[in-house]
Amino acid sequence: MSRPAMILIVEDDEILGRSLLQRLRLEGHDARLAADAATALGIVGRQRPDAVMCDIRLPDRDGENLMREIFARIGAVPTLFMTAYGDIDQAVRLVRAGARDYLTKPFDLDEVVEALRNATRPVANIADAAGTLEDMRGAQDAFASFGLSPASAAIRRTLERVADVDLPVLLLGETGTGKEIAARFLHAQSRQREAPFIAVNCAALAPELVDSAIFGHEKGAFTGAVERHLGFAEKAGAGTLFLDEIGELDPALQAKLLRLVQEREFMRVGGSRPVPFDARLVCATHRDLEAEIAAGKFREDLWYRINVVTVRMPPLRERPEEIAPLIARFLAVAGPRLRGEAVSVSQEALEAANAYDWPGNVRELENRIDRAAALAEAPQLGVADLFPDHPDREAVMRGAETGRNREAGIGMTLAEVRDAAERAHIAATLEATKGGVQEAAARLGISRTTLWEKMRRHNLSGA
Ligand SMILES: Nc1ncnc2c1ncn2[C@@H]1O[C@H](COP(=O)(O)OP(=O)(O)OP(=O)(O)O)[C@@H](O)[C@H]1O
Repeated sequence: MSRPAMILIVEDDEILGRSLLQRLRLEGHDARLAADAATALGIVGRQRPDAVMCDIRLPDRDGENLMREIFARIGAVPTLFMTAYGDIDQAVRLVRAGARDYLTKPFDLDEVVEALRNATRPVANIADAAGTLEDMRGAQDAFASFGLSPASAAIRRTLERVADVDLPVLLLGETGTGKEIAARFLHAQSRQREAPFIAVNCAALAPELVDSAIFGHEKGAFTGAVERHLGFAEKAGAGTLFLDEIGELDPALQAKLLRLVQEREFMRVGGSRPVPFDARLVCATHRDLEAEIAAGKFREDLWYRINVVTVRMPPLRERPEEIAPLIARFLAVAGPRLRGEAVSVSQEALEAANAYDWPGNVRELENRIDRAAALAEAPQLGVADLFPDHPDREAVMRGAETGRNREAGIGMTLAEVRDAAERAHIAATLEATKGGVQEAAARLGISRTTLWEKMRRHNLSGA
């Protein structure tokens, strides 16, 4: 089982020490504070820290001296210095002596968290620290490829920051972009990681069963309810309840969910007493909920309640840097599992994959790799193995381009192509509705506010 990283803070400034302690604990670390070198050495004698954050000037000795003493006792530990003086010579000497990095006071706590993350990243010459940190990362493994592009690195940081904040999280994004992976990551980062993670796909449940599945029922609540049944909301305990495809819930269930979020309690079907809800709620949808609200299909008050921390998972085509590492990751599993040997992709297949549109996102990529690994004649996958539905690389490229915009001029950036297509489509719709914004918004499947914004941006006018 993974354990939180133990971070030893050695700082004699009480206010700074306490705020660091609080922040690092919020980040899920097991942080300890020592106000002087003697206390720090006492702590190190009882438990090996995974990283040390140390002030340079301490009441009983200097930080460099303390670091050497710690290294002599327990071996090298990633160490970050905090210096009030910004003395670059001293900092360089510390780094030469084995410190991982230094921060100049005053610093932002976000900067500390980031520096600590870098400092604790395993490197070859500190195998011990790497070992314990690898344990810590075990839970994040499924998410390992998240963070390879700037877009998903930013998402990862947001999820890490809000992991222990007691607010609902809403994950938006096309199908297969990794919303469930993100929800699991959030759970694995939180202090409740040992509590259950319960994922419910609202679209996959028969409508008449959703209520009882999520909220449970009492014995005799309906024909066939022979005993009390606990729903997912109760099974989640103090962990995470992940409701996928939230846009599919009918109005009565939306009302029940509103109560769950607002009052932190709910009723079992046929129950007369409210049951407390202790879990963290994470919702996901591929729908444009604002358009659903405009169309009267989704409650606006529920939207405000769940739309507190909102994370949009970008489609795979917006983070092409991740395609090659994801392929490598899926191949490493699929090769041995599906054909008992290592499998690779040809350069041409990789280029085709990079050019392709991936409408089904990461799930489609994973499926294509699995199918190709299982069926290909040779262990090196070619374009035809990955894209049997597209006879050659040019066809994949053409397919990708058609999917984006047939009219697109070569040489335009993707953003320009999308923008031009969006403008043309909105203009055509407005023409069809004779400038009627409300009707155009309904036809376009977006809210009126969103349409107004887009019209302003594209310099279009309504009736
Ligand atoms: N960054 C990633 N690294 C590895 N695998 C990923 C990543 N993102 C997604 N996947 C894989 O892609 C598939 C789809 O991911 P996931 O179920 O999280 O997407 P989703 O957005 O919740 O999809 P849906 O909206 O259809 O429920 C899963 O098999 C998941 O393991």
